[in-house]
Amino acid sequence: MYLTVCRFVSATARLHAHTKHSMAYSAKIGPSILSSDLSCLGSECVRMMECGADYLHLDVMDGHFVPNITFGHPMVECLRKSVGQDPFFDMHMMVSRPEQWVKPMAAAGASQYTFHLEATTNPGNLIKEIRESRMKVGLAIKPGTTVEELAPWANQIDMALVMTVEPGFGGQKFMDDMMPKVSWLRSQFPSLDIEVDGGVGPDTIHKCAEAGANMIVSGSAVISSDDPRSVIALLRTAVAEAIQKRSLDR
Ligand SMILES: O=C(CO)[C@@H](O)[C@H](O)COP(=O)(O)O
Ligand SMILES: [Fe+2]
Repeated sequence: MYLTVCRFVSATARLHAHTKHSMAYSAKIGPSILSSDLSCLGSECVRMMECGADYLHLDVMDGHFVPNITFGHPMVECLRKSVGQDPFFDMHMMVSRPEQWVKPMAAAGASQYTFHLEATTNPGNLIKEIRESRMKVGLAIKPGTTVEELAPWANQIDMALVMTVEPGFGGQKFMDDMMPKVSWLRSQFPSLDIEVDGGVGPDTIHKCAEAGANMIVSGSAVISSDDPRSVIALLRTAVAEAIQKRSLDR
């Protein structure tokens, strides 16, 4: 009997270790505050964290890489002071010279620096600079960029962001045809954090979850809801269920 129990415990431990190793990622929901009342960004960030957000997705636009302007590192510094040290800031850098803002963003309190592959000629060096500044590394691709272009960097980054709209504005229509990129990345890099951004909400989350995305940016669907807590919970449940299903299918 003792031996049987021991065998069961060690088999369970092996299964757990295997699952943990091969599926290291988890479901995380990061509201994009672009669609909120920009005059109250601090309280909007606090509100999102209180509603169960896992992290905050902060959209930086320079009016050059994308046809819109938002804010830069001085605002991030103020937000960090207002929300405290805990919330994870995923900086979505929609800017033309991403190298320029690595150090200022790190000093302002950014947690992850997500730059666009299209915006740099030397991704390897930029990844190194971000790491030296003690931030995590995110690498984003616009709808027109293939995953094959991102793939050579995938083992050096913490997160791949597959844009599901043309970057620049919140409230756009989700592009279903980006899902094969997510599925391919999930099949090639089973433990990579994969984020989707643009038009993601209760109507589109299942496609993202089934394709293999685990970090979900949602702007207007969360911010403009009367019940953001429920929307965040729904998005997380959809992703968690898909992760569990994938682990059982293996
Ligand atoms: O980066 C962007 C847009 O460029 C996004 O982060 C959007 O701000 C997300 O908003 P919704 O599409 O979810 O409304
Ligand atoms: Fe974004």
